[in-house]
Amino acid sequence: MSDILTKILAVKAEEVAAARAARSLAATRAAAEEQPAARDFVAAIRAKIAAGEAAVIAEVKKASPSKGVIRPDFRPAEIAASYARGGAACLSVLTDRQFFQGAPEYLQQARAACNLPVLRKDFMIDAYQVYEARAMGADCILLIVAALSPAQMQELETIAMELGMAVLVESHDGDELDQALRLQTPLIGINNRNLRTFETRLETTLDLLPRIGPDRIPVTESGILAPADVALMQRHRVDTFLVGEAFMRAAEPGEELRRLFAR
Ligand SMILES: O=C(O)c1ccccc1NCC(=O)[C@H](O)[C@H](O)COP(=O)(O)O
Repeated sequence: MSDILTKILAVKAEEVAAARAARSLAATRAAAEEQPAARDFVAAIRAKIAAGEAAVIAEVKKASPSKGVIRPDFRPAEIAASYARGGAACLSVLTDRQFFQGAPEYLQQARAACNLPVLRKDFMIDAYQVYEARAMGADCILLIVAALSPAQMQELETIAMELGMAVLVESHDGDELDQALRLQTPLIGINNRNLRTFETRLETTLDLLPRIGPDRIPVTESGILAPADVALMQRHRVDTFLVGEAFMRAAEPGEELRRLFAR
């Protein structure tokens, strides 16, 4: 039986084909190029780090394959405003419908409710989705090394940069990290969750960290649930965090952000 990442990528290929049939690449590209300028995702992270604070990419996520429904009462605009009050640097909004119960509209609602730059959290496999991301207002895209060839990653990063978007490249082991570091983006994500088995180990970040040079920004992703997890990362000079579940289970996600990252 195939693993969840393989299943997700198969569905993405079907979705892209359907989306292209509904709106051409040329029309989607035009819509992307007509958007007002993207918000500066990297600058928002650097500003937090320069101020001596954790840079938190706060996720807006209703459900996930590993946890099922996490937040039944899901209101993206209210969550985004709460995150902004709580001191988030940026947002990450799931737009995948089938596996995460996300939607492009959720990204638009969240972005309209605050001034924070927003990552489109989805599984990018095709240039079409990069134009689509900018057309829906995204300021950053995610590139998952396990989902892409080196040539595809280069192509999608180039398009994102041409559209003024940032790129978060995500790896899970040393081989993937080597590929991630071939991109230009400073944002080097290390996912503590194995997307094929769901096993989550914070040691993944600590193991790969020494290979990331000072010109890049390591982003620890997944499984940050308690102040002790934050302290562990900060002792190893990891300043940038992508956090979803811990916030989504709290009544007031921004207050939980403040609690988790209180010094
Ligand atoms: O979370 C999952 O179950 C999952 C399954 C397959 C692919 C991706 C998946 N999650 C995406 C993420 O990486 C997380 O949403 C993100 O890093 C936040 O993690 P957490 O703080 O543990 O919610």
